[in-house]
Order: sequence, then structure tokens, then C-alpha cells
Amino acid sequence: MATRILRDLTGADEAAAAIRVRGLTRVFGDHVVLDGLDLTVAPGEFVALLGRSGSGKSTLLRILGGFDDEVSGEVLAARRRAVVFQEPRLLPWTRALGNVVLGLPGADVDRRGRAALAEVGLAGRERSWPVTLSGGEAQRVALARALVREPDLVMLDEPFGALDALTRIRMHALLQELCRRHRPAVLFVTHDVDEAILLADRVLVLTDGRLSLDVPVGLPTPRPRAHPAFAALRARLLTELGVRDLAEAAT
Ligand SMILES: Nc1ncnc2c1ncn2[C@@H]1O[C@H](COP(=O)(O)OP(=O)(O)OP(=O)(O)O)[C@@H](O)[C@H]1O
Repeated sequence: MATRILRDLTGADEAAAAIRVRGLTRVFGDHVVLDGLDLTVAPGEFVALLGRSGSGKSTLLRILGGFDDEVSGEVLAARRRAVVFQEPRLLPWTRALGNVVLGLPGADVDRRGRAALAEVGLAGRERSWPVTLSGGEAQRVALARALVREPDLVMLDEPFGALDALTRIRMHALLQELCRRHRPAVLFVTHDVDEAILLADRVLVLTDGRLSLDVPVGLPTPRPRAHPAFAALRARLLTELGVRDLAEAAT
């Protein structure tokens, strides 16, 4: 039987970290996408992961989600974990509540599912079919589906990338509120440097299969974009991503 690469953190290790990755390597043919990557995320910490297109962000998340085992290295994650993707990935033949509680054991799953939907602002929409939900509402259901599992670790792969700018602002506020209330560790993959600085305690940049930058945000919340420290960190991240000149020429 194949050994699963992703293992649960247990005991004292789980109290010390939500993710612990050591020497993670993933190769597709002769393309080395992850090259001995090390990553630790502490319990309750919000970490944003940036990287150029094709740098391996989704590959890393797939491995941490348990969807890819063809790797070498050590990959440990909190036992209770959930993944949210860019598309909500709702099953069309079951209603909002059914999607939230799908596969959950226990007698009171409906009550928990309703509570999770209420937390994401969808009280009263339990019986809505996925096709009747807006993009933002569908992503709220996806957040509720993660939340109802009471995760210690939530991993999100560009969760708001497909939403319009106004909806994205609302979703940022919702995610911040949920994190404040439940304190999971978060690994948040995004293309958007400002989104990373707005939300995260720490920002990572993935380059050539490793973390080329690992920087604490160190700004008070809320984080005004006009703050000089915000602008300085943005410039540093854009430089690391190799697009600072292009970004400045465009503004
Ligand atoms: N199943 C696969 N077979 C072959 N190559 C793959 C496979 N999955 C990913 N890759 C390659 O691995 C690299 C990293 O892909 P990945 O999707 O992880 O990048 P990403 O940083 O998430 O990109 P984006 O920001 O554009 O979503 C890319 O070059 C991609 O073509």
C-alpha cells in the first residue's frame, strides 16, 4: 500500500504548529516545481502565499490538502483542516445546507450547518439551490462548509479571485471576522499583493520551488493602504515578484 505523504500533527507537535513541511520536493517530468521547500505555520497564524503564475502555489496547496502524494519530504498538518478553492465547488443537486454538511457525521449536523450559514451571512438561504446563488454567496457557502468542520487550519487557494472588487471587500471583512472569532491557522494563496498585506500576519513568496521571502506584516489593523509601511512592503513584494517597475508604470 502507498504511504500517504500528508500526516496529521499530533500531541505537542499540534500545539506548536498547524503546518510543518520539510524538504518538500515535487517534480513533473523534468520540471522541479517544489525544490526542498520548508514551511512552518503556527496555530492561529494567518499566512499569505504569493508567487508568480506557475511557481507552484496550487501544487503546494494540493499536497497540503492531501490530493497529491507523488512527492518527497515531510508534510504534517493540523488534523482538523479544510480547503477552499477559487471556485466554490458546490454540488448542484443538493441545497446550500446539504452542501455545507455533506459527509459530516453526527446527529446535530443540520443545526451546525445552519449556524455556519448564519455566520457567513446566509441565514434563510439553507434551502437555496447552488444555481440560484451569486458568486459571492456561493463562496460564502464554501466558507461555511469549511467552518462547520471547526478547522484548526484553513487553506484557501485564491478564494476571492473570481469575485468583483466590491464583493471581494465584503469577503475580506467576513474572513477577518471569522478568523477573529475562531482563530484557525490560515494559509491563503493569492496573486494580489495588497490582499496579502491587508489580511496576513506574514507574507511568503514562492520562487524557484522555495520560499524566497518570508516577511512579517507588522502593521496595525485595519491597514490603510496609504500607510507608508504598507507602501514599503508592497514595493518589496513587487520587487521580489519581479514586477515592481511594471506595477509602478501602470499607476
Ligand atoms: N499535473 C501536472 N502535470 C504536469 N505539470 C503540472 C501539473 N500540475 C502542475 N504542473 C506544473 O507545475 C507548475 C506549477 O503549477 P501551479 O498550478 O502549482 O502554479 P501556481 O503558482 O498555482 O500558478 P497560478 O498562480 O497560475 O495558479 C506549472 O508549471 C504547471 O504547469
